[in-house]
Amino acid sequence: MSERISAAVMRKSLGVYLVIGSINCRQEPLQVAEAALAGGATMIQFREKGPGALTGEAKLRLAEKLQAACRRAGVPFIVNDDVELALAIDADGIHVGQEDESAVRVRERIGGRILGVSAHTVEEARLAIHSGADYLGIGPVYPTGSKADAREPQGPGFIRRLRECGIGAPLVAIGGITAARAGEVIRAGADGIAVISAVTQAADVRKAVEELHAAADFEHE
Ligand SMILES: Cc1ncc(COP(=O)(O)OP(=O)(O)O)c(N)n1
Ligand SMILES: Cc1ncsc1CCOP(=O)(O)O
Ligand SMILES: [Mg+2]
Repeated sequence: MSERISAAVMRKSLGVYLVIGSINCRQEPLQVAEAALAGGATMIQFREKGPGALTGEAKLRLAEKLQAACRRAGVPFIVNDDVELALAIDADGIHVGQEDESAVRVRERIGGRILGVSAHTVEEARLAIHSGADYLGIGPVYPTGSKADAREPQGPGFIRRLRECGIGAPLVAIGGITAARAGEVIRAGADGIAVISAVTQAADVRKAVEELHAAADFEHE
């Protein structure tokens, strides 16, 4: 079983983290992923859920295509929610939320693979880290149209609060993040930005990722 990712490498991988599923895309998901990788996406999560989402063989086939693109680019490929799928294709990691299989159980099942856990309170963040999370997904920070059951947006102030409360773990902000908002979430203490629509709905996907990088301004952190 491989070793756990270091916090330093994890932080770098969170930079511009694309979350993608077939129902979010205006073009073929593989084309979107490849353009995003060309623009510098640092990690990709396969999140195939919602009305009309692929299931079974079709879901597996798309996962394998996206994973192959990530491998070519040397970028980690993460599966959302579906631990069986992540194990079946030997994904680099899995992301689970508070309503999914428990982080403790997922950590037991995935060995040293990357484990991302969503947290909405300081307590959830502490418990996630204690349970073996490699990074925290914090959001929605801003209103989002990409998640039907999203909670109330918490604003970048919540990221600042997590840091003030001593949460030092790698942390990615998600929900309504655009190039105009990327800088403020990084300044609030996030290590990276996770996006769906800012990239999957862009007319020029590669340029959209490049603009997110420029706006986040990681070099100055
Ligand atoms: C990076 C990242 N952060 C948070 C989430 C949300 O996970 P969850 O709360 O389990 O909701 P779903 O995405 O499963 O609908 C995420 N997927 N990625
Ligand atoms: C999966 C998820 N979790 C919290 S908000 C969100 C959706 C983010 O999508 P967008 O970047 O389009 O707001
Ligand atoms: Mg989930």
